[in-house]
This record gives sequence, structure tokens and C-alpha cells, in this order.
Amino acid sequence: MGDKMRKVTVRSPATSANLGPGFDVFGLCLDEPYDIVSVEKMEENGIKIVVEGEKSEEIPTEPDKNTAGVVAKAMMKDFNIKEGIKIHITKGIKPGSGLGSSSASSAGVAVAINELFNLNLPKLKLVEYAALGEGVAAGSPHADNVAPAIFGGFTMVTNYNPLEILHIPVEMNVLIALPDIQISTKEAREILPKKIEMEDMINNVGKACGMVYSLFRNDIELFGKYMMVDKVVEPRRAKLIPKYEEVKEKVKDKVYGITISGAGPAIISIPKKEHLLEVKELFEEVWGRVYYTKVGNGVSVLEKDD
Ligand SMILES: Nc1ncnc2c1ncn2[C@@H]1O[C@H](COP(=O)(O)OP(=O)(O)OP(=O)(O)O)[C@@H](O)[C@H]1O
Ligand SMILES: N[C@@H](CCO)C(=O)O
Repeated sequence: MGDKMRKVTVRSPATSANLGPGFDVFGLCLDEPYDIVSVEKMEENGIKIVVEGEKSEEIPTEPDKNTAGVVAKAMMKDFNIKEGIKIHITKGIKPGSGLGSSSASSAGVAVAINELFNLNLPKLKLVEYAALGEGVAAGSPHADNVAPAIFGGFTMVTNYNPLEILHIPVEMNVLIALPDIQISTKEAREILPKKIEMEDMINNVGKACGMVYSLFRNDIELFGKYMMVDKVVEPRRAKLIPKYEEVKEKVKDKVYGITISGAGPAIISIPKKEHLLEVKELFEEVWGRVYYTKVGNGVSVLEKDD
């Protein structure tokens, strides 16, 4: 279609970062919930942003304050794109949920602009641009949500400057609970310690290694077991989520694993089939909204219109 293309629409999935001991490194793409992001060329210059859907009234539409706008601005500057664009975001992922809501918009707009202007950028470059959006949402650019949003599956952010991402395709069902509170990533990062004990670092590195090993062995039991033993972040954030510790204790033999999703309040668990209904009902009773979904494949292009 080339230059004739006027508009690209993508489906941009939720993601769950950290997965217990993998703080700021591990990320898992989810199949749902998701944002729908479209980028359309427009006559006037500049970037116009429209946001609809869940809690859209809380999301800024000034390009420098919206994660999608920040990403778009950087890409348009680097590729000397003079045309104006309109970004339309339909939020399906509640902001401040721990499911990568801000990241889904960043990742979606990076993929859409790449398609609309035929930039042919590799996924790693798209993650780099999308991570800039996280600087706006969470106070510091981190790639552990945008990486799985773009690559799909399970990702590890192993280096910054230059950015290095490792990707493992994963098939797994997950049960997400979403308490009816919001936790900003910025605040959830501010309560973390600046220094940690050597024994806690050793624990987390060991458990994280075990989780990666388990993926290559397709050993969901081992993956879930290690996912539950984070000695650094979860102990400090658990108190932000009502009844988290109580429910974790109650279901620990009924799921393969359970932990806080990203900065929370969402909770991610890997259900054991025989207990799925019971655990789902308990999550609904305690926290309200649940998503029974699977690992996703990343941002997908829905439509290209000329
Ligand atoms: N396009 C956007 N979509 C969602 N939030 C956005 C967007 N642009 C800016 N924001 C701001 O980012 C913040 C939400 O990001 P935050 O990282 O706190 O939550 P999250 O992305 O849902 O969860 P997490 O990052 O823990 O997975 C809100 O303050 C919101 O106003
Ligand atoms: N790793 C980040 C992810 C936020 O989704 C944090 O937990 O602060």
C-alpha cells in the first residue's frame, strides 16, 4: 500500500511484569485484556490523541503526558515524519492495574507507526521506542512490560544501553484477579528498598534461573513454585493489596503459582485445572474482576486502511 496508507489499527495486549523473583526483568504477554490503538494521518501538523474506554477520563491527552504521544513524537522526530497524526486509544486495560495499561498504548503506537510509515523496524527497536513511554507513566523508562507486549510470550530484559531482550515462546493458561483499587507504578516503586540483603539477592537469582529452566522443560509446576518465592518486592507490595497474603495462603496448593502482577494490584496465578472453578470463584468473591486467559502473542495489526 506504501504511502497511500492512511490508518493502521492494532490490538495491544496486557502484560504481567516481574512474575515474582524477576523484578524489572521478566514479563509475560497476556491474550486479554487489551487496548485498541489506531494511528491515522491527518491534514494538520502535530499529534492529536483521543482516549476512550476504561478510566479514559483519567488519562492525559497531551502528547507529552500520554505514553503513546511520547513514543509517537520520538519516532516521528527520528524519521523526520512531517505529517500530522491522530492517535485513537480505546482502553480495555484499566490504568494503574499492574497489567501494563500504559505499556499497551506505548507498544501499540510503536507498531502502528512502524506499519503506517513503512519504517520496517525490528521488534527490538520498537521495544526501545515503546519503553520511552514508560518514563512518563512510571517515572523511569523500563522495558519489562513493553517487551512482552511487542514480542509476545515470555521475555527477559537482560541489558539497557544497549537494550537486550531474550524471548521464550510460552503456552500457558493464567487466572488474573483485578481488585477494584488502583496502584500507580511510580508509588509502588518508591516503597522499594535501595539496597537488599545478599541472601535475598541469592534467593531471587536462583528462583529466577529456575523459572527460565522450567520453561525449557515445560515444567509448569517448577515455574509456579519459584514464581511464589520473591524475597525482595512482593513482601513490600503485598500490603498494598487487600487480602493478598490471606488468599495466597488459602490457594497455594490449588494453583501452580501466584504472585503480584507488575506493580499491582492485579494478581497473576497459574491455575491447576481441577481447582480452577473454586479458585476463580474465590478471586471473584474477594477481588471482583477476574480474567481467565492465556499467554498472548503480542501486538497484532487488525486493519490497514488507505
Ligand atoms: N495511554 C495511556 N494508557 C494508560 N495510562 C496512561 C497512558 N498515558 C499515560 N498514562 C498514565 O500512566 C499511569 C498508569 O500507568 P501505571 O504504570 O501506573 O499503571 P499500569 O501501566 O496500568 O500498570 P503497570 O505498569 O504496573 O503494569 C496513569 O497515571 C495514566 O494516567
Ligand atoms: N517492573 C515494574 C513493572 C511495572 O509494571 C514494577 O514492578 O515496578
